[in-house]
Amino acid sequence: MTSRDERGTKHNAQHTTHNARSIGRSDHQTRWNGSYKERLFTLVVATMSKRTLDAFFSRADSPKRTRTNATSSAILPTAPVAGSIQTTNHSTYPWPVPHLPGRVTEELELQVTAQGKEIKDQPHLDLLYFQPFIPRSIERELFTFLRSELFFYRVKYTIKRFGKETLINTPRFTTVFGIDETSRFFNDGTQIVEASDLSKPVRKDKYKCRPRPIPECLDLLRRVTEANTNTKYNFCLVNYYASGSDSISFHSDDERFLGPDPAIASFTLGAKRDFLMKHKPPKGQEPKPETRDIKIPLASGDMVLMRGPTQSNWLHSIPKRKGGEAEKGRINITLRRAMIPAGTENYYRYNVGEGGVYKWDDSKREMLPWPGSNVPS
Ligand SMILES: O=C(O)CCC(=O)C(=O)O
Ligand SMILES: [Fe+2]
Repeated sequence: MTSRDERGTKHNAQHTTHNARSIGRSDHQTRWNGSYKERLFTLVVATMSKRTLDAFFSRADSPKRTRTNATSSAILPTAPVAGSIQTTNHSTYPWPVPHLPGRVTEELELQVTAQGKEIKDQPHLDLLYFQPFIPRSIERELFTFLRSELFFYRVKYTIKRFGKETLINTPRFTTVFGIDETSRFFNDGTQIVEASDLSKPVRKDKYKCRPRPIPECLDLLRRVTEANTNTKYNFCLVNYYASGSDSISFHSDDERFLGPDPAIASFTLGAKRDFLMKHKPPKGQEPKPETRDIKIPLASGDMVLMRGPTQSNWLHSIPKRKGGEAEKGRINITLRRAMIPAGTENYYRYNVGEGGVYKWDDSKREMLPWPGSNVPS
């Protein structure tokens, strides 16, 4: 499917292989040998950037820093400037995005041996549920940080439904970072080059959209998740459900540009919301397998890894809810791996779009249009 907010979802997508390597399946319970300390050390090293590695081994209480407009590399964070907070910046960003607070970074970097619970008790279902993945000691701070520091969009687009142009108002805030497997950000993110030849900048017309590098604060989560799930991710999509009226309708992330049997890691921060799953209706003459609908009340810090045949056979949604906890706002982060440029175009079209930017206003406690950006009234 192309969008996750059209009422009718497409259930019969045929998968093809785009000369892609198949997405690695995690064998979570069995892949570690050696002592706990050894594997922790190996994982910590595998997960950390050089800067954080240096910081890890020479950690000292640093003086409280004040925000500056320091611009650091979009790809390789530079050494901290005394008295400043490091940020990731890029020409596509409305403002620089700070790196995570030290305490949050430290806790996340240690979160490399999280154990998930397998849920495979129904046909075509393969979930790994981490309850939580993001430690309880930092989930609140991470939620508050991301809500305050990221830029969000409220995307509108039209689709043809029953031959008629219909306007879709995405019922949540969204933002996205990343680029598909055929390209890489290079030179502090200032250039996009061919993955097959890093000395070759991509043709000007390779992308209609303007891909954005993943800011360091989300890239750390990506690296830690890669180490835990034995899977590569190149995209980070973020949803913000401001209240119980925000939602995502039943869909599956089964687009061809993700390749067959994609693994998608999906994080919850903030308000608890129900995550619903149901088996897709059978195609043609196929018998409907006996399945039960699923309801998982996802709490702050939880992560669900959906993998294997799950996307081609099951739909998932976050339904609207009246009042209660949902009013506190929920962030969802999904990590995925797009194989071809069509994935990049799709993700920017439906998660950034053409409209204006929104930023969290801490005194008004809501997302407000960012002055100067063209948010339609
Ligand atoms: O918010 C969630 O938990 C689900 C989000 C989702 O399914 C998506 O972005 O594709
Ligand atoms: Fe989804």
